[in-house]
Amino acid sequence: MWEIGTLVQQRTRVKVCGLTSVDNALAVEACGVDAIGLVFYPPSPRSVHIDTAANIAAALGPLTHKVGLFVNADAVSVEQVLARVDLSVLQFHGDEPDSYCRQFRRPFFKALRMQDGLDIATVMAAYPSASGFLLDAYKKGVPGGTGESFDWARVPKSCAHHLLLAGGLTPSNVGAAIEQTGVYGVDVSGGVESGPGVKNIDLVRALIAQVQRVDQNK
Ligand SMILES: O=C(O)c1ccccc1NCC(=O)[C@H](O)[C@H](O)COP(=O)(O)O
Repeated sequence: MWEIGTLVQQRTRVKVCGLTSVDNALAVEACGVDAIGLVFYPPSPRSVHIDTAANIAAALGPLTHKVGLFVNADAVSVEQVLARVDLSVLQFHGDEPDSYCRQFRRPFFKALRMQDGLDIATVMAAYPSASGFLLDAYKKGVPGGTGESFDWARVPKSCAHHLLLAGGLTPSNVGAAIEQTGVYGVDVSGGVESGPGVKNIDLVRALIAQVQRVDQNK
C-alpha cells in the first residue's frame, strides 16, 4: 500500500494520456478518471492542436486535472500554451532541469525513463520542486508513449514522492502493476486506444474496473 507520510492512499489515481478531441476526452472523463493528458509534442501521433486542447480543457469538469506534456520545449512555447489552455499540472518528458520545470508555477511531474542502471534516488534528488515522478519505460529515441513496460520490481517500495507508473499498461496488467508496486497513480495511453490519440471507451472502463477491484482489496 502506498504511504505518503502517515497517510495510506486507499485509491489509485488514474490518468489517461493523449486525448485529441473534445468528445473523446469527455467520454474518458465520464469513465471516472482523475486526470487527462494533452501532448504538446508535434512528433507524437497524439500531439494535440492548441485550439483543440483549449476546447478540451474548457469542456472538462473543474475537478478533473488537465495535464500538459512537453518534451524539451522552449519556455516561450510552454507559456503560449498556458496562456490559452487551462492546464492544472505539467509533465516534462525530456532533459528539462528542475529550474526550468518550476518556472511555470504549476505542479509538475518529471518523467523518468527507466533505462538500465538509472540511479532513481539521485535523479529524484535533482528535482526538489517536483510534485511527483512518472516512471516510464525506456526506449532509445522515444520520449514517451512507447506501449512498452519495464520491470516493476524497480519501482521504489518506500518513497517520499508521489509516483505515477506508466509504460504499456492495459486493462489486463494494470491490476498486477498496482498490486506489485503500490503506486500513487497509473498513467495509460496506448493500452486503451483504438488508434493514435483515440481512446476506446470500453477499454478505459475495463481499466477503471480493474483499478477499483484492486483498490477494494487493499
Ligand atoms: O504519448 C505520447 O505519444 C508521448 C510522446 C512524447 C512524450 C510523452 C508521451 N506520452 C506520455 C505519457 O504520459 C504516456 O501515457 C506514457 O508514456 C505511457 O504511454 P503508453 O506506454 O502508451 O501507455
